[in-house]
Amino acid sequence: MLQIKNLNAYYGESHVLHNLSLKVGQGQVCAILGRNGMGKTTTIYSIMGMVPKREGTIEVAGRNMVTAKSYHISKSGVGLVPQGRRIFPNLTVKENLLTTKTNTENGWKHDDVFKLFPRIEERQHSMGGNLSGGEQQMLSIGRALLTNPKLLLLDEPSEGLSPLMVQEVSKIIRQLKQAGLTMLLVEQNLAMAKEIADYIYILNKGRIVFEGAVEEFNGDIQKKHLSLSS
Ligand SMILES: Nc1ncnc2c1ncn2[C@@H]1O[C@H](COP(=O)(O)OP(=O)(O)OP(=O)(O)O)[C@@H](O)[C@H]1O
Repeated sequence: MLQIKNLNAYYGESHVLHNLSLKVGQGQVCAILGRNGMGKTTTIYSIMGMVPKREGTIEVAGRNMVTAKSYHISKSGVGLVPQGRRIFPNLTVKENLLTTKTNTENGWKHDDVFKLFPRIEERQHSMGGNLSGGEQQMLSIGRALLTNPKLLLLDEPSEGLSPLMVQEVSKIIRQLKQAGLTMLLVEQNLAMAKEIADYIYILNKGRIVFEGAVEEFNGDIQKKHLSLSS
């Protein structure tokens, strides 16, 4: 579904991603782990066409999108649940969902989002800014699903959530996985990533320093690449 080869990404003069290659197979969930500032969000933004300069290949379902505009990338079936959720605080929950036009007959509808998140249905007339972090995350995931993604990118969905809410969001993501959705997940919450992902990539200073099936990930790898002192 997604195949990235030798991706280099730049913000102006700053070269952030270095020959990054990764792939996510159909129905697979891959996680990108790494300490702060290592390039995880830049990877997600590059796939979405939101980094000013990108070189290499980013194939989505066989089409190279490395120079495509975000709008076309989204239309080709890539959905984004952004870091920080980006809910419109002054719109109601329902209005937040209505900002995303559902574009196919058979795809996700607003009612399907309410079925997946009964809590969001209950709060549909509340202002986005009045929702808890967990509710905002559900709304953000729901909004992305309305674009009918073939590939869903999730940037730190657990960020700032209580442990109970992390469990709830994790359960929803696992449900989506069971339903066959292909996902690329950026996470700092290792337990959550291990619970959800089939395959793990670790980024360090814009380079992949480890990749392997989740079963191959162990304490030594964690200590080497993810602990603060490494
Ligand atoms: N808009 C930008 N302009 C210039 N440099 C940027 C920009 N966004 C990120 N960077 C730099 O790119 C590098 C990678 O940042 P990125 O946000 O991708 O890391 P990250 O792994 O997602 O970190 P975090 O976990 O803190 O979100 C950092 O050195 C950061 O300072």
